[in-house]
Amino acid sequence: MPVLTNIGFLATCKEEGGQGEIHPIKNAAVAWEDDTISWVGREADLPSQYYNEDVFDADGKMVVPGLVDCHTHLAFGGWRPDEFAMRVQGKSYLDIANAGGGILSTVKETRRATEDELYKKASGFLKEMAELGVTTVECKSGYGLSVEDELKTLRVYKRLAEDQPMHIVPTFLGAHTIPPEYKDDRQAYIDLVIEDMIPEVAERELAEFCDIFTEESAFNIEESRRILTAAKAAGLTPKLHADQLTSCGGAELAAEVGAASADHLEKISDEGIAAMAKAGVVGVTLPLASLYTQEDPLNCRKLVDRGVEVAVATDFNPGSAPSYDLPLAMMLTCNQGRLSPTEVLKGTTIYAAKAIKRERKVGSIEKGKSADFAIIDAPDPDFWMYHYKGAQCLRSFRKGRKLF
Ligand SMILES: N=CN[C@@H](CCC(=O)O)C(=O)O
Ligand SMILES: [Zn+2]
Repeated sequence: MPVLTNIGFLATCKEEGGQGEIHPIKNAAVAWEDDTISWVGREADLPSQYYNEDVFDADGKMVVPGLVDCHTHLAFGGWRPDEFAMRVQGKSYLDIANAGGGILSTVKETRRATEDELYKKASGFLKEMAELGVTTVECKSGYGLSVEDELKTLRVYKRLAEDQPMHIVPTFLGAHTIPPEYKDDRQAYIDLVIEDMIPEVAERELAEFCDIFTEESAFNIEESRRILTAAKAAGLTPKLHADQLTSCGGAELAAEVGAASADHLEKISDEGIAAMAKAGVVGVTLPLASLYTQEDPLNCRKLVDRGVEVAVATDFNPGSAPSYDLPLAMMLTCNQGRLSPTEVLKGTTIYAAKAIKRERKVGSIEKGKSADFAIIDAPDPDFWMYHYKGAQCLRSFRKGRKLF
């Protein structure tokens, strides 16, 4: 039975205790059988049966649960560096979208790409994410926006889940924006999402969640409510891109429909915070997106102090967040979101797992959970996020096997 010993600081990240309580154990060991954790505690208490030849040495470093990136748009065609250059010179994300760029330019490239091309590109990203300590990735569609191209993207995620050494959680995002061929008949596109896409996705079991971009410039509250209600009836759990650019009631809707999470939230209202806290909707902060769109970052402190559990993710996509560096998003959440490093760590482990309904399987180091961990070259979370640098993950395990 494999065992990881000589752990200087083990952040177990059990769920109870609130945002900042990571339940650490010093001088710890973790053992597992097959893909499941079987023992966690102080190394001095390790039962003798675990002293065998299958021993990994953490060299006195910190060990954390395999990180969970609970919001990405992993599979897409092309890139948009030209828009980045325009934004830093003063053009807004919305101006660029209104001029036909933004999401729609990636839709064009994604439709053009074959399933194999998308698969190959996305699997390259996953390899590099693994090197950062990430072991679970939520992946959205949303750059196909036709039945065929949405299914193509979701099939890529299905293949990645089967072939890649990473937990993959697929989300359908057909309501990302209105595609060009429906620009004069948005109602017809909404009907297509509800009557064709959602039933196909649900029947083929290609996604567990249905996300939507709720924004006046994308889908308004009434449209979002209709789509998410239909998705829920088909067995998909709602998620929302909410209150990113304007305060339009997205967080309140997330609470109303029982969403697993509401993400972005830079412009959330006080009523929205209260509604999410009451309904137990996880708030997902995406600091890379605020940074790259030159928007004010979300004040996560306000959410946590009012009882919302906050997760942290990259939002990796070719437009608003072209980086999958989750530790970078963590450091930004400390500096700009005003959370402490331990609060942030909880946000990329057990709370991130909650945002994708995987909290029973991943996100903490506890008996019965998937044996997913990362060895980090730091003595504790404070030092890790304070002395941010590349290559801090020394090794990672997923389902008890070396991932990186
Ligand atoms: N806000 C909507 N969707 C993405 C951006 C997608 C894109 O710009 O391509 C986001 O989460 O930021
Ligand atoms: Zn997103």
